[in-house]
Amino acid sequence: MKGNIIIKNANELVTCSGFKAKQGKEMSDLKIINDGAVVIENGIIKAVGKTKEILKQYNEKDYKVIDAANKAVLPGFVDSHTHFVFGGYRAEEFSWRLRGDSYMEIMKRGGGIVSTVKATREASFEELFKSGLKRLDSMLFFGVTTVEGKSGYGLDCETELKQLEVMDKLDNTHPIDIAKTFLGPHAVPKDYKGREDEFIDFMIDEVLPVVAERKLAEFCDIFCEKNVFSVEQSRRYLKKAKEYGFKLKIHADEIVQLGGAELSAELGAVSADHLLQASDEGIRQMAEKGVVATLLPGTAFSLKEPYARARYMIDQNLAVALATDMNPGSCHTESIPLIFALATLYMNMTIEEAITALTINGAAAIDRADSIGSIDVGKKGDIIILEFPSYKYIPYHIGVSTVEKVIKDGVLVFNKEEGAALC
Ligand SMILES: O=C(O)CC1=NCN=C1
Ligand SMILES: [Zn+2]
Repeated sequence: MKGNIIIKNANELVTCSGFKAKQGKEMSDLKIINDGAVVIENGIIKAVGKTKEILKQYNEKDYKVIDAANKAVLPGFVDSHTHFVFGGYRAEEFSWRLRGDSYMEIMKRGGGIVSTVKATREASFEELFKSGLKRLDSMLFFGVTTVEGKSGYGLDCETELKQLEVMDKLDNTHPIDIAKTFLGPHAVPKDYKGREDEFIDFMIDEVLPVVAERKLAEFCDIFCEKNVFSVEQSRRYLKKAKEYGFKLKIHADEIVQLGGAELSAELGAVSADHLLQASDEGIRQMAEKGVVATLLPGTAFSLKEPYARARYMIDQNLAVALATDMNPGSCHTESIPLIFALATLYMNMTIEEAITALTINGAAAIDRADSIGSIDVGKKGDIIILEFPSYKYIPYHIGVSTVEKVIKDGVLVFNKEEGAALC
């Protein structure tokens, strides 16, 4: 559904104006219009400017009008890295980690991703769809209007396709738009232990062609990590994915500095993600090639690992995005406020940089900076209105959502004042 809306009298209209990733210093410029107004027609932004000017050209009678006096208005948030479609949970594992077991130790003894694989293979399409809907509603509450979702809990053909098909149906059902990523090589299944190269062969020969032919994903991704997939295996897989026309992402240098960041630059990936251990050289090469660094502080927080060097990356002129990494194991949260709090308090990002990282740079991390991630004429009417007069309240009101209203494609789809999602 596409709507016609005028949002007027915004105390701060935080446009984040731009049509590509913002690197380095550019990340601080939010291009704010005080007493701003936006006109959305048929779901697309038609005009942006001072309320007085806008209302001279557009007649309020022709639109639904939202008065944003004393409120901040921003682009909808883009959560560009999640694994939100999955069966089962790993709460038990979380308690093991609290007593000192590491994420990798648990993975080695058959827990971790592989335990979610079992539950996801057993889950029906309907079960995955229903739990996915609920998680999307929760994301909407936090002001997310576009989310990236990955497969990766099948490690076979049937279940990987099932996850992608569930996301396809969710994309056509829920207001939130979904960018789909095929993450077949997310872990090594038990029956391929010690035969990782053959598993990569299986993914390349048996699964990739089907995902490509059915157009079930825009991106391909791989968990390039010690005891998972090496840089060489990742290179072989991602090169083949590129030949099939997929855009590339890579889980890189999360636990160990393997060189995933360098590989992302070598292959021209859209984004490299995690990067807790990324090398200076890898960061330099990413900045040179314009690869977006998608940082996931919720995962570092949940695993009690050191945070990625966001401050250094931005000072090295990298484009940084932030995302939740919502998944059942290493980071079971869709909380955008938590990500803001961690990014500003523990990663030395400014509030302005964090806003950019969850709007236009999040959009760039899924190659959609031309259509979402900022309040610019011609972009989708995906807008959030805060309960407070300034964007500065987002990290300040720690861990609590400050989002009052969400407009998706020009339609009011969530209104905290009315207590429930309207979708
Ligand atoms: O643990 C999980 O389910 C998700 C994950 N993939 C790579 N790191 C974490
Ligand atoms: Zn991930």
